[in-house]
Amino acid sequence: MSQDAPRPPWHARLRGPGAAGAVIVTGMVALAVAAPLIWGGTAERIDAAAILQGTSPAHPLGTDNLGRDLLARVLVATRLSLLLALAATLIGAVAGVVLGALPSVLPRRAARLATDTVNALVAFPGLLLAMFTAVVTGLGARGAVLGIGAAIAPGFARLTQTLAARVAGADYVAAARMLGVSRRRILTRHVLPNIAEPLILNLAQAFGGALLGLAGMSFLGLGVQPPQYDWGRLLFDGFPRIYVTPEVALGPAAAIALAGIGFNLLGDALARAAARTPGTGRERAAPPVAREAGEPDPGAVLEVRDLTVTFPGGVTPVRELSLTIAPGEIVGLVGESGSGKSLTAAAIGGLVPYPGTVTYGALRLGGRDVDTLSDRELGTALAMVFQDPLAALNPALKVGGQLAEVAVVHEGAGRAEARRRAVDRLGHVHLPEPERVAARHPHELSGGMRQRAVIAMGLMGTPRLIVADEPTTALDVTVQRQILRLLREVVDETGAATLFISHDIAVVGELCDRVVVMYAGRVVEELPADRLADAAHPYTKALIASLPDLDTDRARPLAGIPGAQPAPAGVGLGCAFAPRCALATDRCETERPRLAARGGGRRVACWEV
Ligand SMILES: Nc1ncnc2c1ncn2[C@@H]1O[C@H](COP(=O)(O)OP(=O)(O)OP(=O)(O)O)[C@@H](O)[C@H]1O
Repeated sequence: MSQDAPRPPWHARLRGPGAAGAVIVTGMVALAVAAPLIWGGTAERIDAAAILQGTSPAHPLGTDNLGRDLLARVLVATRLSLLLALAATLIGAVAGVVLGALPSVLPRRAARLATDTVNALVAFPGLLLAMFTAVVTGLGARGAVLGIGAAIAPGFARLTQTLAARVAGADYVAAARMLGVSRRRILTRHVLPNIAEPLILNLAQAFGGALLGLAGMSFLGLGVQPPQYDWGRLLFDGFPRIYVTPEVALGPAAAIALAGIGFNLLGDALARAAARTPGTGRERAAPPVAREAGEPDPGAVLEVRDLTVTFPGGVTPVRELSLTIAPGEIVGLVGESGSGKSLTAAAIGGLVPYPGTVTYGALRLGGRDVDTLSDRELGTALAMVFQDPLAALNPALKVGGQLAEVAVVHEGAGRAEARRRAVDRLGHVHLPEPERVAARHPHELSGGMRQRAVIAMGLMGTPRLIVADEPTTALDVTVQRQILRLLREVVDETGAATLFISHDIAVVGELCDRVVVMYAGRVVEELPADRLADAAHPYTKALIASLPDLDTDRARPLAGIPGAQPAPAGVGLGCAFAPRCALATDRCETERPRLAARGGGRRVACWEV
């Protein structure tokens, strides 16, 4: 599996303007620390003999109305200017992140209100918002800081919303949702740590903006009041003399401009260097709707009847699908790409992406309608294993911590006990040195080790159903076989019912007890895996025929199935396979065959066989 190359350290990524920004910022910080200690006395010394002077060797930037040296005052003001900007930035960032994160934890209506509020605030001019807040909260440094914080917050809120929405679609967040982890915990443990980097980088840019904003407020007389002084206040005091002794205003103006440029350059460079943040795939899941009651099947762990998944525009990728899985049984769901296998799995786990809708006659786990199961019950009873184990694990957390979370969330286990169990489960899936694996991050493990870790995560609860969606597709052949063996072992041990999704009928035939063949959203054949040679449906036969065997002439192209599967919106009235079927008759074109029992546990939907 390919992995991202390790990133160079920060300092190596800062070149040109970014490096200049870093130098300016470092200088400013050093000045903020040292200047009041070195020039504090000079800045406060009143000299009646040197009132309102211009440039002179003793006072390069002149003096103020009490004869105090303005160069010393500009240098000393660095500390207050930076501290106020820091306070405003932190207030704005914290308020913004909280506001931006709210839609992820609030119920749907309240979340919409929070989003609308952010949208309205972002559209409001920042300086007006700052001045309004400053006037309401009182003139002075405090009011100015709150005002600038208020002006910064909407930008952070919007950034948080955008980043959180992207991470919310990741497989590991879907997996956490499946495990019944609360929305608040998903936010703090899975979403925020993974969006922290761009948020922190944005702080540097926001800081530059806050510095300029505060200087502007002080310059307008809304900010720092005497005897305190920041650069904005010095500019305010020097401005009336700009035509007589311009240096008294230019000194603080230059300091403001230099600091603003420095922080913005640095923030810009850091943000660009970090722009390689990986994206994510899935969208937020919509809750299943329009559910009806049906007859229970007490023996089955999973019972699905007439499951249909629809997207707007008449797109129906899964159509009236029914299947049952008994305890300890592995059922393989097989079909070409786009036949609806993954959406079937997603519908069972309540993970169909918005705006998809799910309807069914029955969807029962352990004899109970999934609708009546709490998130926690569903989380412990159902383990999902995804195709890409790297996407299924939170990159910011250590493997052991992620596994332990399951025990903490579901059983209220203590940290130490949860960790012990996590190490135990990692050993259970034959990971060597499980303690060391537990202490590693997902990117430090190989693809096969990660998939074992994901299976171990499923074993932290007591899974009654395992849904494995192409769990070996991303792995090389040797590792594939190991993972398949492990799955069989886990099923034999736990007695969990397993839905194994694959496009590879050979793998399915080897691992599974029963095979369900899907075509264009429907089941076309179902049969015991050891009777694959007796498959009746022309599509199943074609799938088997397209497999290479020992006698296959490797120099010739594979016996592929001619034609293409119809798109989910383009399935007609008749048999969807008819256009590709050598046996098709007029009846196949106009009338859809229903699944009919053929004895020996076989069901086939075909008029001609
Ligand atoms: N969010 C969506 N909106 C609209 N159509 C979708 C969406 N997700 C999937 N589909 C459609 O549903 C069909 C079935 O998708 P699904 O992912 O279930 O197929 P699959 O059999 O698992 O294929 P693969 O092996 O490639 O994953 C596809 O044709 C796809 O275009």
